[in-house]
Amino acid sequence: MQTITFIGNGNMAKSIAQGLKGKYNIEVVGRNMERLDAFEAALGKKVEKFPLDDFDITDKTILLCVKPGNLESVAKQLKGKAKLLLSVLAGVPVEKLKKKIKSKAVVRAMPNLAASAGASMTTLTGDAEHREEAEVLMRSAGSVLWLESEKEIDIATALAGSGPAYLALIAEALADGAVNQGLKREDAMLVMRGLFAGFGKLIQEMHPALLKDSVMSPGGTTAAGYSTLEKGRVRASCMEAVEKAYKKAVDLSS
Ligand SMILES: NC(=O)C1=CN([C@@H]2O[C@H](COP(=O)(O)OP(=O)(O)OC[C@H]3O[C@@H](n4cnc5c(N)ncnc54)[C@H](OP(=O)(O)O)[C@@H]3O)[C@@H](O)[C@H]2O)C=CC1
Ligand SMILES: O=C(O)[C@@H]1CCC=N1
Repeated sequence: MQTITFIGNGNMAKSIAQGLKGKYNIEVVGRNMERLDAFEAALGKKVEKFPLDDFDITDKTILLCVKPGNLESVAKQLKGKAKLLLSVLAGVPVEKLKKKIKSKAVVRAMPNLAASAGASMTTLTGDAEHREEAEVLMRSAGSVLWLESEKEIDIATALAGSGPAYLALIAEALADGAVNQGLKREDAMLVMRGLFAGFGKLIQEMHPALLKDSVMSPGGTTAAGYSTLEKGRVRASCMEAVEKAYKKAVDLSS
């Protein structure tokens, strides 16, 4: 079994490791032993744990899962030259990663939190010779799409990387709306979760506009709710959210 070395033990490392654990040996590198133990406990599987300081990455396949702002200090603590560096850092370009961490090849990956459920939408770009290897690896955590440029992965970051947080806002707000009208909280949560489960399937097969047309009766309940969302500029806000998130990814590149 191939070994994957996680550097960082936070939310994204844990989520991706959940998907990978049956197919790869996992080792994890971090600055705090208690948090490395918590990573292992969350995974429910024995993993090799190493302190970050002076860690040798020679010939390893690295999955870098720290925050963009930590790249500099983390890189200084590593020695050797990796076989493949896969980075999930939002906005940080291949060129910068190559300058900071020695590796024969670099691929950027942008997963999302659904990796923990094996349902990430992960975009990838970088050294094309490692495309297949990176796709196979990240497919263990969900769907993958190789993109031809770093601009595109920064845009996809704003859509699918950040997307679970946008949808969580909508999910919570809709459930709150139902509670506001008198539905019990636990019932509102169950109904909201059922809604998202069914919608997740439908949207795979239907264009969003046709889906909406199929629900909305003339002068009916959906039309009443939908026009309120339009008045609240939800459509424009979603487009602006993607624009701002993309621009933030570009900011993180320097
Ligand atoms: N969360 C998400 O949904 C997504 C995140 N990403 C990307 O994943 C990366 C990690 O994010 P996420 O997992 O959410 O963040 P977390 O805060 O959960 O984890 C960050 C990790 O970095 C470590 N770390 C922080 N500072 C330092 C430092 N100075 N030196 C060494 N290690 C450090 C932390 O160690 P310790 O535990 O010891 O504090 C922790 O293991 C980011 O680059 C983000 O862009 C990409 C897609 C989605
Ligand atoms: O918010 C962030 O910066 C990261 C990148 C994508 C999702 N979370």
